[in-house]
Amino acid sequence: MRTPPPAGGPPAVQLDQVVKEFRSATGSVRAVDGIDLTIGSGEIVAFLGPNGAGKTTALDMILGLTTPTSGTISVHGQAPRRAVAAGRVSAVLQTGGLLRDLTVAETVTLIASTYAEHAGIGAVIERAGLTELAGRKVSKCSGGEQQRLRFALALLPDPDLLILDEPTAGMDVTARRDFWETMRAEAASGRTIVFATHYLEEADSFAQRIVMVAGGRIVADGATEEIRTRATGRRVSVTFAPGNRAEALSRLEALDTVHAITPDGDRVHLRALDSDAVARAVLDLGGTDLLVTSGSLDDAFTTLTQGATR
Ligand SMILES: Nc1ncnc2c1ncn2[C@@H]1O[C@H](COP(=O)(O)OP(=O)(O)OP(=O)(O)O)[C@@H](O)[C@H]1O
Repeated sequence: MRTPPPAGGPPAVQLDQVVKEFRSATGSVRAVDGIDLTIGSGEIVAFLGPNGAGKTTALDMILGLTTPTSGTISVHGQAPRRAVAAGRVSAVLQTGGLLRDLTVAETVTLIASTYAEHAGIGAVIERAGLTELAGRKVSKCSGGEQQRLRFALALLPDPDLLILDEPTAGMDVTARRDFWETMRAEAASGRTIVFATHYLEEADSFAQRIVMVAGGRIVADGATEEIRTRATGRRVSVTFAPGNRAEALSRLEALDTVHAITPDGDRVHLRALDSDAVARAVLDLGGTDLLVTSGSLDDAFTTLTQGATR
């Protein structure tokens, strides 16, 4: 079992007022537009956002692949490039970096030789679920298997922080599930994991925290459940007997916290920010079979990213 960084040390990732502008002949693009973010050691954080939101640019800056136009970034208290050089952070990026004629084991051995110290080659291959494919040429590996190989390479320096940019792009459902199983084990050993994804369900089932990005800005940041609730409110469903239904509906309409009422046969569905207040009101009004749920992450995503265009 690896030793996680000591508690009370600097955060795994810290961004202060980070801006990244790309200039081209046709003008300039603010890919990242003033991001403040702190990620603690051992957190599993999803960067979720539509195409062009600025996710890759932000991750590239955390990895020291590009520098901010303004603002500062530190990784475990160090400048990103120093943290990468010290093996404290590594990445699984979307593309590139593999030589097609080498086998899986040869690739891991070659990259291991570039580190002064590295994790065991066999152990890394096993953790990435590649033991049976160790002798296979990279050119014969599927897209998902190549992603696993990139993941094995990322584990070589035994990093405290793993950055994954859409790591399961191109994988089928089974490969994706297997990949996240492996990542769960890595997270359980105390690594911080930050990943970018378009898949809401991936963020939902794997991340403890979602940082929703749109138009280069953070539009929401919190526990998955909290974001869902903040963006969509709670859904309250209740049954009213026909005799008191009309009266109940008009009383509920008068409540400030209720922002939508949809009658549906015997049931009434309400959307509200303060579901406790609504629950008390509907029970006072003789409602039965009360059900309180939060909206879907899909709804939250749409609500939060709408209008946040560059
Ligand atoms: N090197 C570059 N030169 C010019 N513009 C760039 C460059 N890299 C990114 N951009 C622009 O910056 C914005 C953010 O891009 P980025 O790749 O960070 O978004 P993303 O959220 O990762 O998107 P996707 O989900 O499609 O990968 C986009 O408008 C993109 O066109």
